[in-house]
Amino acid sequence: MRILADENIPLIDAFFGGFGEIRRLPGRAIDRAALADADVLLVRSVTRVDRDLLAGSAVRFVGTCTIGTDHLDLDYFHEAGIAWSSAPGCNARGVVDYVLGSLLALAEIHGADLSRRRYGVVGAGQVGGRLVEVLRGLGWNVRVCDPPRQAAEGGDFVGLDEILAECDAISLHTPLDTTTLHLLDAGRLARLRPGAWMVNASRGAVVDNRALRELLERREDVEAVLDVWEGEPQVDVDLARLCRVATPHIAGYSLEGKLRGTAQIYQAFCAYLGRAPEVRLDELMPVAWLAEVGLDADTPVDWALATLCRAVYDPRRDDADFRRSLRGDPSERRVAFDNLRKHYPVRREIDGLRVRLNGEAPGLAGLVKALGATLL
Ligand SMILES: NC(=O)c1ccc[n+]([C@@H]2O[C@H](COP(=O)([O-])OP(=O)(O)OC[C@H]3O[C@@H](n4cnc5c(N)ncnc54)[C@H](O)[C@@H]3O)[C@@H](O)[C@H]2O)c1
Ligand SMILES: O=C(O)[C@H](O)[C@H](O)COP(=O)(O)O
Repeated sequence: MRILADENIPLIDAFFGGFGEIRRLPGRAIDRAALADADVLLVRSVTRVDRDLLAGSAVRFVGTCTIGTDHLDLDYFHEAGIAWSSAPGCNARGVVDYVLGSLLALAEIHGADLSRRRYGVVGAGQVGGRLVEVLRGLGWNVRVCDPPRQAAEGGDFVGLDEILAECDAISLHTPLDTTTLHLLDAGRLARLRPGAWMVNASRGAVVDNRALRELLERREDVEAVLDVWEGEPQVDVDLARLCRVATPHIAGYSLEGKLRGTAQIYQAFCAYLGRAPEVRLDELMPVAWLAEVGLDADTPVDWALATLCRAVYDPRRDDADFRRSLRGDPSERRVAFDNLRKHYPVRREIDGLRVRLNGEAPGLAGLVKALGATLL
């Protein structure tokens, strides 16, 4: 069996080495010629996989080690009888950690009390659903907009109009499809509340980037956090400079998230072949260097939140690296965008922390639980 894989898929040999020969290429260099003798294609989000790429090839299975599937032409796969799998939820926790870190950064700049803001989560699937759970676990006021879930389940959802009218911090977590393209367009962006914060770590084109730039040029009160961009790896530099946190599509780049992505595709491929999986992720996952933290019982809860989150991950470092990369010419910037992602440092997930409280502190115990960490 011949496997063509994006070179940025970690643990590819451990999981797929037993199936045959693996050839690696940069995701953006995977083309028809490269696929000429491949039976299996394993990609990340930067490879558009459609009829143009696959027609006439021998590829019968496509795996994307990502949550998003907007780079796959699933109608074509169906028509051509090509099996496929994505990795639902693999890096959802990493995105939650990114949103928490960004909120902490904004709170520090504005002297804001995060527990008093009203949050709007748009799209409550793998990522948004986990985010809602964490924010509500912290006791914060959260409204959720998810029309497909609302239609299927009923329940406690609100419309996007209500989110725009009532929330001070809005986080977008929808897939990118024809219904969510420019979900936040100029008209909706103009309805953001005074002093609103908007986070987009879904897909760039869920927000009209040009309209957002124009809004940020007009309204100094609005804060934007962008991890994803229309036209990646080309980024609107002026927009990036107007954002309070700007990063090169790394929100979900926790080590656990990346390795889970590979493992989930391996499991899906085994199922496709009708074989029992033999390689186990838990045997390959490195131990975190920072696994245990102690907190004094009199630590204020907001201080403890920032300490625990930032001990593990702080998006301001990614923001600083990205901002430095914006100084080059357009082609240097495109390369830098991909390089920051390719050489991303090891980052672990906050819920992997084990926290020891030095004394009785029910508020801190609740915080640890809300973060999904383990209380020792
Ligand atoms: N930045 C990153 O590193 C990163 C990492 C992981 C995922 N993502 C992206 O985050 C997004 C969410 O991922 P997910 O795993 O939670 O997806 P998901 O499919 O599990 O959940 C998406 C949710 O959005 C809802 N939805 C669909 N249309 C909507 C609309 N118009 N308004 C409100 N809700 C709507 C769906 O019903 C679903 O519940 C995707 O775009 C994914 O590609 C980005
Ligand atoms: O969809 C996803 O899982 C994320 O956006 C993921 O982080 C994308 O990373 P990439 O595949 O581009 O490396």
